[in-house]
Amino acid sequence: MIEFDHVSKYFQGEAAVKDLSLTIREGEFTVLIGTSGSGKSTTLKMINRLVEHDEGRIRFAGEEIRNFDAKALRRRMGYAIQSIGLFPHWNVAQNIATVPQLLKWPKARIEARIDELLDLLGLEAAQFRERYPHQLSGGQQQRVGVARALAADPEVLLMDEPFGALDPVTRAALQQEIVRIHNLLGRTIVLVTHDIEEALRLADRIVLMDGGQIIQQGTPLELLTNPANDFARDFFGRSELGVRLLSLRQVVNSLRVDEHIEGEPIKADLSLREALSLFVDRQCQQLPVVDEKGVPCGVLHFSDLVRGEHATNR
Ligand SMILES: Nc1ncnc2c1ncn2[C@@H]1O[C@H](COP(=O)(O)OP(=O)(O)OP(=O)(O)O)[C@@H](O)[C@H]1O
Repeated sequence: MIEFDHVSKYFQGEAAVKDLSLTIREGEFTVLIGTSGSGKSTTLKMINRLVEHDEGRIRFAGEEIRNFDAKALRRRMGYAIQSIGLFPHWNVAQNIATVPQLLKWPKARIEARIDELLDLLGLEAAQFRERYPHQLSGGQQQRVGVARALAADPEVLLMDEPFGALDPVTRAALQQEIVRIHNLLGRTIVLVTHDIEEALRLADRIVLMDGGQIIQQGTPLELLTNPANDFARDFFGRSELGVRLLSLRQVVNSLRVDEHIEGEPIKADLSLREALSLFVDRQCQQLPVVDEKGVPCGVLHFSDLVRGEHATNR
């Protein structure tokens, strides 16, 4: 869907991105992560030509992006950034309608789309449509920013630290929301973050960058279990590796299905990391587990969790 072929970008003679080759597949959730100044945002902005590349080729749907009209290209790609960039003198509905209006959608279709998106992002349309950005919390503003990026149903969603500067609870809620949207709409998403947990939670594919280059790319599990070098190993943190791996596995994979115990059950689709917190909270050794319909489906043992962790650390 998007291919970087030996791409470089220079600012005042310094390479911000060096000889970068990367393929982003259709429908994939790709997360760019790395040290500060490693070239993540520059890479993202080259995709919608907010920054023009100096060397190499970038193709979108098989075509070099320079051959597109930059504005037309941007309308095919939603863009959401940390600072939100909502227009302060426009209300929520007007903000969301920006691109559909540029595309000259009929009014009724725009109005319906605004309601649909507010609903998708968990904002009551009647309550929020007419509000101005200063009448919204930071988390609500970020939601409207994401709704605006999705408005014209773009083929690609580009997000630069879209959940930055949010409290952990709102951040987690928005992360869940974007995963839901990704699963629902199957859109290609490229997201830049500093946050390792966020990358592990969201990515189909993680691209680890340093000094304008890709150090390693792969699934979260590949990067955690097979770091390409010391930088990758250090970046994801040796000491917490076991705990991080737990966040990638679900309770359902570690169940003893033939057992049954009484007690307040946990859901089978929780991550093992969330289950670990529950063991600690409840100070217990075993937890009953139910499936998505609430039917008991087995027991999770703390010892299995720890054993699994040791096994993966070897
Ligand atoms: N418009 C610009 N003019 C000059 N230098 C720039 C410009 N944009 C980026 N750079 C430089 O290019 C390098 C890569 O910047 P970029 O913003 O892509 O990094 P990043 O990985 O996104 O960093 P951060 O995580 O801190 O946002 C940095 O050294 C930065 O100072």
